[in-house]
Order: sequence, then structure tokens, then C-alpha cells
Amino acid sequence: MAFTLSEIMAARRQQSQAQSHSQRGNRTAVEVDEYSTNPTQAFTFYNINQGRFQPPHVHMVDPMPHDTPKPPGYTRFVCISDTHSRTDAIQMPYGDVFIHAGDFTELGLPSEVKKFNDWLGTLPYDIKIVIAGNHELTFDQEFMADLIKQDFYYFPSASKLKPENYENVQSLLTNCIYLQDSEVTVRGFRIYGSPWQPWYYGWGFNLPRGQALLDKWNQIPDNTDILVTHCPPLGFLDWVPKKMQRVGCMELLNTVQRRVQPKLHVFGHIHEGYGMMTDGTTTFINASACTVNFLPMNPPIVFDLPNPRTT
Ligand SMILES: Nc1nc2c(ncn2[C@@H]2O[C@H](COP(=O)(O)O)[C@@H](O)[C@H]2O)c(=O)[nH]1
Ligand SMILES: [Mn+2]
Ligand SMILES: [Mn+2]
Repeated sequence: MAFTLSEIMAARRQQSQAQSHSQRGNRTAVEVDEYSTNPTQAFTFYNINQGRFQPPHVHMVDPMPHDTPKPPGYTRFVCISDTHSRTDAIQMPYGDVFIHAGDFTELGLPSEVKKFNDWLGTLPYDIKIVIAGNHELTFDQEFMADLIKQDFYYFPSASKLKPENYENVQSLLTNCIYLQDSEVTVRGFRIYGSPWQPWYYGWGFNLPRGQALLDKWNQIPDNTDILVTHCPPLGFLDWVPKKMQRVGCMELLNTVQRRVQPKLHVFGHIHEGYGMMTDGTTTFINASACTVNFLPMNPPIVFDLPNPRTT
């Protein structure tokens, strides 16, 4: 892959601007990146020319053992994602706030949503936060309207659904706080959730890379402490080995690093990316419970944050 001298010089200028902004803690408005539509190339380019995904700032983090004592004055977050209606065998650890980053069903069928909600009802956490993913088809009203127009061509197994059974599907989630491009403040932490991801085979909440996704990320408030999205940002736990591709969202990465700078970013979607990383400012957790073969083998990831001062 060859880059021109002017591309490399532009990247160096961008890098020094980004460094001086982050040293000052400044936040900048994000624009569509020139490599937005080719995330693997974007990763290579910014890694070679800016060291953007390199140590010492960027590195993997070992998830904390579930029996680690919680320090006084901290809140423990229990992060999970991509359970795909396979929660029966999952051992849930101690914690305060439960976060599920989407794909809790296979097709978003109301029966699956009810089963998931029943499982949520058995969990002992004070607060439970849930977002949708691309598999929660019925939560994406525009997607369902298009599916009806296409006579359920791509998803024939959803064809038995009647609109009145899913129009208000969110109301089936009585045992959690459901976020969809919205936020909630719990225990002093501002938490924002969003289900969108780069287009891939036309599932729910799919959008083209570039401006369409950036418009969604632009709705995230600047002072969000914990960001929950279904998809990963570019370069963080977004590698698909069988395709040798990076598939995270460039605009989400720029939004996280250059504007929002949350303490924690929880996501899933790319099952192979399960794990934890940091860039020195934000801790990134890919909490996919299911493996690429849809086996629920990965344990929830727990993370402690100091309680915000309330005065
Ligand atoms: N090459 C890409 N692979 C993708 C992308 N989005 C998802 N995937 C692959 O599918 C599985 C499961 O995802 P799910 O949303 O159906 O549960 C994931 O682990 C990847 O292997 C993509 O954008 N590009
Ligand atoms: Mn999934
Ligand atoms: Mn997904």
C-alpha cells in the first residue's frame, strides 16, 4: 500500500494538531475522514504515519478477575454484549451497573425480547442499561417499514410478525433502561447509548460509513462519561481475522478521541474482538459474549470507575 508524500505530510500535520489538542484536553469538531470508507487502509495509514494505534498510549489490557474486591468509592460496571438469545449458561459476576451493548436476540422477535427481559429480571444489579444492535430488527422502525415493502425478502423468518406486535417492542424491556441515541445519568455517571453500525448486509441500524454515521455520533454529548455503541471504533478490538480486515468506524474513533473522550467505551458486534484496550484516556471494552460461531463462551468484563464528586 503506497501513500504519497503530500498524504504523509498532511497526516503528520493532523497528528501534531491532535497531540496538542489532547495535551490541552481540547475537544474538536469531527469531520468525515478521507479514509472513512476503507477502514483497513485507514488503520495502516494512521498507524504507519502517526503511530496512532501504538504503545505506550495504546495497548491491550487484561480484564479484571471477577473476584477482585471493589475499592471503596468506586462503581463496578458489568459489561456484556452479543448474547444472541443464549444467556442460559452465562455466569454473571458481582457489580453495580449492568451494560449490554446490543445483539441480545437473533432477529428481535418479541418472544426473544420477552425472554431477554425475563433474564434481566433475574439479575441483581441496581441499574441495567441496554442498547440494540443490528440483530434487533424490530427496534429499527424504518428498517421494518422497508422490510414490509420488500415482502420480507431478505428475512423471511420475520414475515409472520404483525406490525402491532412489534410497533412498541421497546416497551417489552421493563427490567432495564433502554437507550437509543439517548442518555441517562446514573450514580453521577453520564451514559449515552447508540445502536448504529457501518452497513453490512442490510441488517437493522445499518448506515453507510462517512457522514451518515457521523451525524449519529454528533448527537453524543461532549461530557459523556460512558459511551455504549454496538459497533467498535476503528482500530480497537475490530479485527475480523477470516477477512483480514479492520471493520471499526473511523468517524466513531475520531468522535471518541477528538471530541467526547469518555472514560469508558463499551461495544460488541465484532465477536472476534472480545477484550479490553486503552488509549491512555478511554478504556475500550469489546464485551461480545458469543464467539464468531455464536457460542456464548466469553465471560462478562467488569470495570471499576471512581464515583464522580457530587459537589
Ligand atoms: N467483514 C465484516 N464482518 C462483519 C461486519 N459486521 C459483522 N461482521 C462479522 O459478523 C460477525 C457477527 O456479527 P453479527 O452482527 O451478525 O452478530 C462478526 O463477529 C464478524 O465476524 C463487517 O462490517 N464487516
Ligand atoms: Mn453479534
Ligand atoms: Mn452485531
